[in-house]
Amino acid sequence: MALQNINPTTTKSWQELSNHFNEIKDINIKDLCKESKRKEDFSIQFNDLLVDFSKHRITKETISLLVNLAKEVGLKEAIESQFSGEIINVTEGRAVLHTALRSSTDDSILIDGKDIKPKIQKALRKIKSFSNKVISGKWKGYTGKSITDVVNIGIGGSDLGPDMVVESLKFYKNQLNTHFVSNVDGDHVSEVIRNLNPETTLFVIVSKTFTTQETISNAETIKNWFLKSATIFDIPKHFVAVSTNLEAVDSFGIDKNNVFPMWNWVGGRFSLWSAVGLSISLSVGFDNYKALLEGAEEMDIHFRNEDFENNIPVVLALISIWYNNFYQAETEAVLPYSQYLSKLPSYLQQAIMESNGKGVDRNGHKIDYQTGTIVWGSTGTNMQHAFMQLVHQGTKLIPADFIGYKESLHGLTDHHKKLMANYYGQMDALAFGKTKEEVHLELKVSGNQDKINQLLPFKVFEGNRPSNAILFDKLTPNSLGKLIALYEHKIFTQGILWNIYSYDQFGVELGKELAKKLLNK
Ligand SMILES: O=P(O)(O)OC[C@H]1O[C@](O)(CO)[C@@H](O)[C@@H]1O
Repeated sequence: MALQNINPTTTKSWQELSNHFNEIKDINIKDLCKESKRKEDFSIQFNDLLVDFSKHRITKETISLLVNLAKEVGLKEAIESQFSGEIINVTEGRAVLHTALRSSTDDSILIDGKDIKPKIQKALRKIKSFSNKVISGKWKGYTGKSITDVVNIGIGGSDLGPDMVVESLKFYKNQLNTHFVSNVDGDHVSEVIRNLNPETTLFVIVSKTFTTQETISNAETIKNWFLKSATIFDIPKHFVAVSTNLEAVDSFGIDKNNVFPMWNWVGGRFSLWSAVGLSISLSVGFDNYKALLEGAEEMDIHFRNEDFENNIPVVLALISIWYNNFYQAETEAVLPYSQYLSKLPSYLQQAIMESNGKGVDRNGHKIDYQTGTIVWGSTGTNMQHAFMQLVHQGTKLIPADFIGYKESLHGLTDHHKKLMANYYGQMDALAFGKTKEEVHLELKVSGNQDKINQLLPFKVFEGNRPSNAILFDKLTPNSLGKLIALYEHKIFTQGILWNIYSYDQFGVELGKELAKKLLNK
C-alpha cells in the first residue's frame, strides 16, 4: 500500500486540533498535574522503560485528537509499508529496512522478489567471527602482533551512530581502544594517528558509497602513513571496509574477504544495525552488539503493534508535533542524565534533522507549515551549569526529553542519588516554576526584606515548561537499542504526519558540489 500523501493541515483532525488549541493554549502544567491519576494516565511502561509525559500542556482530548490525526493520514498503513519493505523512500526509489536488520523472526522480507533475511544473517555471522578473532588476539597484524586499536573512518551515518554507541557502552568495552576519524580537517586524522602503532591498529573504512570526500581523503592519508612502515601486501591485515561499492574498495587495495556489506535499503543515519556497527561489535563484543539489536527489535514490535495511545514513539512524536505546529516551538532539547550518553544529542541531530528537515511535501509542493524540529542538548548535570538558564527563564518554549537511569553502572549510589535528584528537580522546576508569593516569602525569610521589590521579578520562574521523563532501569546494550529505535520511530511518525520524505537527504548535496567545483578551479 502506498503512503497517503495528505497535507495534514487540510484534515478534519487538524481543524479540530486548531480549535482545541485555541481553547486550551493557556492551560498550566501545574494545574493539570493537580488532577488525580495524572501521572498514571500520562505515562507508559514498556519492559524496563517508563515514559512519563504528564508534564505537558495537554489533556486527554489533546492526545485523542492527535491520535485521530495520525489515523487520518494513514500512519498505521505507513508503518506496515515500512516494515514490509515497500519503496517508501520514493525519491531514491528504495525500501527502508533498518528494522529488518534486527528482526529475529523467520518471516521473509522481499526486495526484488528475494528474501533479504539470509543475507542479513550471513553478515551477522561474518561480524561475529571477525570480531571474535580480533578481540581474542587471533587476528594478527603484519609483524605478528595482536590488534590493540581500532579506527573507524567514516562520516555522517557512517560515523555518528557507531561513535555514539561505542561511547555510550564504554562500560562494557573490552581491551581494544576504538577511535573515530571523520572530519576532512587534516588535524583530526593527524591527532588520531599520532599515538597509534601501525603494527597493532585495525582500520575500518565505512562508506556506503566509498566516494565520500572526507572518508576517502582520511583513508588515503592513513594508508600513506601505514605504508611508511609496512608494504601494500600488509594492507589486508590492517584495513577492512563496510561498503556497497565493491569496485572502489578493491581498487583501494582491500581484500574482498575483508569487505562487509551494506545495502541501499538501509539509510546512512539508520545503519548502525548493519555492518556499519562493526566497530561497536569490536569494542564491546558481538554478544553485546546482538543485545543492542534485540533491544531495538523489542521497540520495533512495540511500535508496530501497540495502539497509538499506548505507543511510546507515536505519543512522543505527536506531543512534539503539538508544540512544533501549534505552540510554534522551534527547538527540542535532548538531555541525558548519563555521561555515557554525551554523544547522543549530536547523533540525534543527524538522525532527526537530516531526516525531517524538509520544506517540500510528498506531492512535491512547497510546505507552508512547520516540519523538522531543531534538536540540541547535552548531559545533565553539566548542562544545568551551561544553557539551562535560558530553558528555565528565557523567552523561548523548549520541550525537553530527560533521559535517565534508575541504577548507575559503577554503583556509586551516593552520586546517583544526587544525579537523579537533579533529573527530577529540573523537570519539576521547569513545569511548576516559582511564584511571586514563594519568592516573596523566600526573600523575607532570608533577611532580604529590603530587596524584595528590587529582586522579586528576577527570581520568579513562570514554569509551564514541558518535558518528557524517559526512564530506564539501567544503561545496557538492550536498553540503548530500545532508546535509539524509539527515536527512529518518532522520526518516521513525524515524517508521515508532516507528509514529507524522511529518508532522502538532497539538502546536503549542493554544498558538496560547490566545494568540489572550488577544488577543481
Ligand atoms: O556512507 P557514505 O556514503 O560515506 O555517506 C556518509 C554520509 O553522507 C550522507 O549521505 C550525507 O551527509 C549521509 O546520509 C551519510 O550517512
